[in-house]
Amino acid sequence: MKVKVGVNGYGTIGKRVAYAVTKQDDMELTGVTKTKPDFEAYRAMELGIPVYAASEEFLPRFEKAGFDVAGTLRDLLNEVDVIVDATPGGMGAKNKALYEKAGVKAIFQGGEKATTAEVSFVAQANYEKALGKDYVRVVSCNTTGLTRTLSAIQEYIDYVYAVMIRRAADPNDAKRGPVNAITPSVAVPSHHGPDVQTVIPINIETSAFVVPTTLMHVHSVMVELKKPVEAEDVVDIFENTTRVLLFEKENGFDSTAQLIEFARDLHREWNNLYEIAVWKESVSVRNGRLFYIQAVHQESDVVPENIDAIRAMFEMAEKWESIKKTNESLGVLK
Ligand SMILES: NC(=O)C1=CN([C@@H]2O[C@H](COP(=O)(O)OP(=O)(O)OC[C@H]3O[C@@H](n4cnc5c(N)ncnc54)[C@H](O)[C@@H]3O)[C@@H](O)[C@H]2O)C=CC1
Ligand SMILES: O=C(OP(=O)(O)O)[C@H](O)COP(=O)(O)O
Repeated sequence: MKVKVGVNGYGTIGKRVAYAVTKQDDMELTGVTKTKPDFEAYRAMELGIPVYAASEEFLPRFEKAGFDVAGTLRDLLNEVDVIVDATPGGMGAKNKALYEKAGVKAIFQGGEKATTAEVSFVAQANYEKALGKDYVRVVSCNTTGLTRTLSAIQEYIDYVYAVMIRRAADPNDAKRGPVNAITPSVAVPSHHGPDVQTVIPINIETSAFVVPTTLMHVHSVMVELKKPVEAEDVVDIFENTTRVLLFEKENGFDSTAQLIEFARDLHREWNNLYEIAVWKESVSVRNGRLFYIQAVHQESDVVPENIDAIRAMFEMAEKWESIKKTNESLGVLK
């Protein structure tokens, strides 16, 4: 039997998760919600994806445009086993009552507080914690990126300090900025450190800045080591860590621009780079401290996590079986 999946909020994350669901042989995409009949709604219809109005109040918009919706969110909830909530941050917590009432499991995204769900999730770090759960939060793109690499070297960590250089907006977002400034998050720690701690128990502090780019986030990570390790060993560990790839400046990867070009060259859908990109030359150890720099494709790194979360919630596969299945279905390189 295939798990029936609905996606509430067909935006940056929602459309990618919906696509990923269609690539799984143990899941089916029942439908997605839209608030208005814009080009994304028409594209979903072209792809044969049933489109539901996100609530009754939006129905007149669809009626006016002559767009035939399959129903409303309430109808979608009657059809599905699990709903992936990919609505704007903070809205998922409000939607939770609807999901509870309908008796469907729900996955929330990183814009929600940890308390919205029973477990905060990064597949390779804590898949087992989500087994059989009804409410799971896939942590934010940045938190996912930090957790993927830090969980791989967890035994060496005494304390982590990370600086998060965040993209200002996603490529399709013409409203957000800054356009010509660097905006610090003046509250330290930024939410990322505490968020990592909702998945793995490590000492970590983070600070964060927003800069005028849309492509990717970049993290400068510094680790006080608990026990000695060589840079080459850390490179080996990352080379053997799923959903983490090493890139060399030597090979032309000077910036996030070439990383995105790499994803384009792979003909990845939406130039998704599901893997966390670590610059190999940046991995270094000095005076008991490990340094490395990594980049995160904010639009896509959490997509495999949503798929694995579904399998864990329905106890459909054990951890590595699910990760392998998801990786193969999306063309994740390792
Ligand atoms: N964009 C990113 O870089 C990442 C976002 N996230 C998280 O994923 C969640 C979704 O973010 P994005 O996809 O970026 O947002 P988005 O703004 O691209 O998409 C949200 C979608 O929800 C729709 N929507 C608005 N009100 C709605 C309602 N009442 N009911 C149903 N749908 C409604 C919007 O029209 C839009 O299509 C947030 O929690 C965010 O923090 C997580 C990782 C990365
Ligand atoms: O939620 C996200 O996008 P957002 O900035 O559109 O809310 C990304 O996951 C980045 O957010 P973060 O820097 O809070 O981890």
